[in-house]
Order: sequence, then C-alpha cells, then structure tokens
Amino acid sequence: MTIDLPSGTRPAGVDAAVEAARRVIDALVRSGDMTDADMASVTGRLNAVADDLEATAPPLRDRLVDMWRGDGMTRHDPVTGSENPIAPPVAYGAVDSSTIEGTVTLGLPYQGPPSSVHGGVSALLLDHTLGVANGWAGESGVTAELTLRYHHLTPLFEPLTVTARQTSVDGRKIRTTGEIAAGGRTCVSAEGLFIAKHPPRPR
Ligand SMILES: CC(C)(COP(=O)(O)OP(=O)(O)OC[C@H]1O[C@@H](n2cnc3c(N)ncnc32)[C@H](O)[C@@H]1OP(=O)(O)O)[C@@H](O)C(=O)NCCC(=O)NCCS
Ligand SMILES: CCCCCCCCCC(=O)O
Repeated sequence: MTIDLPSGTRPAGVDAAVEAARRVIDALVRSGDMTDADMASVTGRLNAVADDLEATAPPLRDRLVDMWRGDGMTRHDPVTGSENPIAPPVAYGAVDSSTIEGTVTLGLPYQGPPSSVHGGVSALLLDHTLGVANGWAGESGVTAELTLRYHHLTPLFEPLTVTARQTSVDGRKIRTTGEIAAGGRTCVSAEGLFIAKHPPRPR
C-alpha cells in the first residue's frame, strides 16, 4: 500500500501552538544567558502553559489511538510532525514513484559542530526520510541497518534538501538510499536496510 505524504501544517489548533513552541525553543537557545529577558518570569509563564496542557490532556492510551488513526502518515513524528515541536518540520514532495524529496532549514536547536547540523540530527532526518520513501514506494518496514557517510559539514541556517529513494525489495528486505545536500553539494549520504514488519497501530 502506498502512503500519502504528510500534508503540512494547519494554520490553527495544535499546529499553531506547536509552531509557537518551536519559536520558544529557538529563542531560548538563541538567548542563552546573553539576554535582558526576565528568565524567572519566562520560566513561570512557560510552566503555567505546561500546567494547563497537562491538566487537560487526554489519557495516554486515548491519545495513542488518536495518533495512529487511519492507515496513512502520522502528524506526530519527530521529523515532519506538525503536532510535534521537536520536528523541524521537514515537508516532502514526490519526485517519482520511489523517490521523495524534502526541504528544511535548521537553526540553533539542531547544532552540532559550530554553525553545523548535529550528526545525530542528520541521522534522524535520513532514517525517517528513507522510511517515508519506502511507504511512498509501497513496501515499508522498520530500520534494521542505517549506514551514514558524513562527507562535509551540513550547514545550519540555509536550505537543505533531503532525498530518499527505494532501490530494491527482496522478500522482507527493503533497501533504500538517501542524502542531505546543501547548495547542490552532498553533505551526508545514507544506505538503509529495512525489514518488512508492521507493529500494530493502537486501536
Ligand atoms: C529488524 C528486525 C525486524 C528483524 O527481526 P525479524 O523480523 O525477526 O527478522 P529476521 O531476524 O527473521 O530477519 C529477516 C531477514 O533480515 C535479515 N536481517 C535482520 N536484521 C538485520 C540486520 N540488522 N542486518 C542485516 N540483515 C538483517 C536477516 O538476516 C534475515 O535475512 P534472511 O531472510 O536472508 O535470513 C528486528 O530485529 C527489529 O524489530 N529490530 C528493531 C527495529 C527498530 O527498532 N528500528 C528503528 C525504528 S523503525
Ligand atoms: C508506512 C509508513 C512509513 C513511515 C515511515 C516512518 C519511518 C520511521 C523510522 C524510524 O522509526 O526509525
């Protein structure tokens, strides 16, 4: 079964709140202690928001069922998820029947080396994008092996292209490749082995 690609961020509801949370995370990392902001006040206001959300959140099991409603892509994952503040988020488009491509610009929360993307963040983006390419191509599974090569530092603050392509399906073994590029230069390349396995969605 071929999945639909994630359909993007909605302008209201939780998506808008998540977008605001991303701004908060970015602004906190940007500020550090080099700010005139009253951090005691900031802390109090953020805790008040968290108190409100925690007091009104649904039971975990109900939310898990809700997260996995339907058969298609989710809105909560940590890469594309418009309901997840730790997702940058990446937005994908189809290139062909087995290839997808996404664009994203990463800021300070994703820093590893100076002004460069953390290697683990690159791994996250590639693991997920290879997985979604498999769903798009019609045969998906869980990651069994992910081999990465870091060719060049991946820059923060400029558009990155994340590409993935399913290259073969052999029984349960699915092979997929991908890369992160900046300005047309490959920064990280990936080869993945996925095994067709489909943990049940909570219902
Ligand atoms: C990957 C996983 C599904 C394989 O377990 P399994 O379903 O029991 O599959 P099997 O052990 O029967 O292996 C199936 C085939 O894949 C191969 N395989 C499995 N894991 C492999 C790996 N890491 N590297 C290379 N080959 C592997 C096996 O050798 C076997 O090949 P064969 O059919 O030629 O003998 C299982 O180890 C797993 O669930 N791992 C966790 C996955 C995960 O959390 N990924 C991140 C989130 S998506
Ligand atoms: C059919 C749906 C495909 C979704 C792909 C999600 C990739 C998850 C990768 C991972 O958890 O390591």
